[in-house]
Amino acid sequence: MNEASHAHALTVKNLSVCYRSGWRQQPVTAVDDVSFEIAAGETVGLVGESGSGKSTIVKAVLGLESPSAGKITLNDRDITHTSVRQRRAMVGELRAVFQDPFSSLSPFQTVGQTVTEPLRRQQVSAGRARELAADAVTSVGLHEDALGRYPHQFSGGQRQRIALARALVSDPDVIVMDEPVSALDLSTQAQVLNLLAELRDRRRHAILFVAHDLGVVRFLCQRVIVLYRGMVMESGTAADVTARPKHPYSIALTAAAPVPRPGEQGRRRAVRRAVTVRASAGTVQASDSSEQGSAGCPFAPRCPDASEVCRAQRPLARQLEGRVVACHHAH
Ligand SMILES: Nc1ncnc2c1ncn2[C@@H]1O[C@H](COP(=O)(O)OP(=O)(O)OP(=O)(O)O)[C@@H](O)[C@H]1O
Repeated sequence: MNEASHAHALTVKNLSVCYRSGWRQQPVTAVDDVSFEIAAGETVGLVGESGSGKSTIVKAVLGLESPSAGKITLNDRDITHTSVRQRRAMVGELRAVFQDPFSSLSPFQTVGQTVTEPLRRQQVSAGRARELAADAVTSVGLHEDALGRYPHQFSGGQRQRIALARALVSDPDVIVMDEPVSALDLSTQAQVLNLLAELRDRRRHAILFVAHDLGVVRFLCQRVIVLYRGMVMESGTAADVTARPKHPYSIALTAAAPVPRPGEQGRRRAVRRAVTVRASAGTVQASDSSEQGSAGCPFAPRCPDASEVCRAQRPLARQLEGRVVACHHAH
């Protein structure tokens, strides 16, 4: 980790990313004017349903997609237009863990080779790299013997731990985690989430954590950003946004999370029904360009509270009880 102390390890400012598919003349705005920052030691969740732009933000941070507008800063350094290759070389500053633990590890390399690979780029000596790799695999709950084995000898959960060890070994300032538990079965998810919570408390990484599931975000993240169609609907502390959401979209997302209490479950079911009825009348595909650039709130076609002003004017983000909400009617 860098010696210098930075106010924010990662800053994303007014980021927009457009895709232009071959056959499609109209560009698709996948991310629209998104801003956030993450300080050392902070875990920030990026949540939203499929197509809301989470992966595109991750790709922009990792240099896999070029922003059409905005600025990305890593430890006060502007990396907006730094190439993927250059970003991959920043092993002490920026690392990533992806969803699929099966395709993210080379089947031809031992775990030791995989985990020490970032250190080789830092020209760390072989002896020191072995020590650091042993520390990294034990810190994710694996035995040191794992270093001499191959990925196919491990389960999905163990492979995700190996991927995590590879991200941790160079002690990066920022780790981007794109749905790191989504591909795992429920009990393995719980184990890996507990491990992530332990690492969060023990180390000082700034973590951008992408998830579909608000429950996962509530468990792990200090702050959360709720995205819909590439725009921030609501952001604030994970406790506030998940327990007392203000934006109708966050309310619908929260309503989709299962709860043990039957009364509460009934109330949430009613919220979900209200949103679903409107969804069938409106356009729900984030990629549909017919809605792109429309003046109103992107959630208006599905929103139970939508009125004329919602269809006519895009709501500005405003402060509301300690969080930021982009909704005309939230109170
Ligand atoms: N390569 C691409 N070309 C064109 N459009 C794309 C491309 N990749 C993503 N999109 C569109 O951009 C929007 C955002 O997609 P993105 O994958 O970032 O969402 P997401 O929230 O990560 O979804 P998921 O949870 O399913 O991964 C979607 O409308 C998607 O269809």
